[in-house]
Amino acid sequence: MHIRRLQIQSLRSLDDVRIELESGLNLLIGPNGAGKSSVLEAVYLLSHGRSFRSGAREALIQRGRDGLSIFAEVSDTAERHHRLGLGRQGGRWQAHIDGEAGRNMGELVAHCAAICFEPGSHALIAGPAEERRRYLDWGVFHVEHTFLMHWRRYQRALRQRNATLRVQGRMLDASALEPWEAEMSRAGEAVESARRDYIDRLRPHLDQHLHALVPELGAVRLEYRRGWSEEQALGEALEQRRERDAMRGHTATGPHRADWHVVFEHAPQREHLSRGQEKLCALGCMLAQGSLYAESSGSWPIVCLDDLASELDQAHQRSVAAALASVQAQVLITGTDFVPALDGIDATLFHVEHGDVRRHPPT
Ligand SMILES: Nc1ncnc2c1ncn2[C@@H]1O[C@H](COP(=O)(O)OP(=O)(O)OP(=O)(O)O)[C@@H](O)[C@H]1O
Repeated sequence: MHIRRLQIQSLRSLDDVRIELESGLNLLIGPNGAGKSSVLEAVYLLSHGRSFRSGAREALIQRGRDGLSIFAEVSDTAERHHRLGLGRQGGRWQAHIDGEAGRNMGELVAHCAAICFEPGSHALIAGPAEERRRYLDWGVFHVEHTFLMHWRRYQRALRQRNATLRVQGRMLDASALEPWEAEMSRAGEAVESARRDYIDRLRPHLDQHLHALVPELGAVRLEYRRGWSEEQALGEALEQRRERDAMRGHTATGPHRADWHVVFEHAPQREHLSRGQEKLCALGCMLAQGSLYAESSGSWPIVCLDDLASELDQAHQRSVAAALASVQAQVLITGTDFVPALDGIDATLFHVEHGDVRRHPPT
């Protein structure tokens, strides 16, 4: 999969940016604050429907403007082309596919798959479980699109159960909870089964990519917790926890509490990893997800590596660049300077300065 043309309007410092990207390695070079990460952020917004940076969504919109828009022409391996658009105006997102407005975000992100490694990515290893669930669900969604429907049904029923628990407090009325629990149970078991299948398929890819990046940590094991006891059906677990959940005012068990970790032979606890190793593990997890995506769909997702040179040492930069060059992925790498580790690898260069992006040499 690759983006041939990218247009960005009023995203942070980027205004009226038009870039023709190559299907191989694209290198975006420029000083601090030039707008390099914002280019990757635009790709991420199209592929995830949210930014990889924390903060208010309105902060994405260029100061003084009332909306932003991103447009991309995307091609997949079957040489199918799609024109994708995403805009934000009046506090709402709007998705366009092939000129048709009003499409839902799930449809948009299904057409554009990108993985991104950026300075905040170590949160995948060291941060809250939410980061790891998002990672997992992104992958599951791209191999099984119906996952999103089950997940949304589950979340709707979860919100209703929580609201009922809060209204009822200690005066529990089981009949008001049962329909929501039945729905949570049906949708939640489907979510769990899709996640488990995905985890099983991901394991060999994780072995391969983590071994390549952090061989010193020894054999890796992926531990997955589904969010409720392995011995119980979800409906049973929810029923059993009604009183405790009512005291807390929310549902503390179910697939919305799932989590996973990678555990290494020579670093059995997360605290045994250095910050650099956390980053490498996060990168390994992303590349594993990319290669599983390629196995299922026939092509790699777009790979975005933000500020590669300051995140990884030279040897790791070289091995990542070489690995990606060998799998024919479209790669977007940013840096404040030319990345020496990419020497000898065919790359297209873009200069980024004051929100302006220019190909070098110009075509
Ligand atoms: N809403 C906004 N409106 C206008 N400018 C913004 C807005 N939000 C951020 N900016 C500016 O846009 C630029 C965004 O920079 P970005 O993070 O893309 O730069 P970068 O080239 O990746 O920098 P670095 O190398 O420092 O990471 C910064 O100059 C920032 O001050």
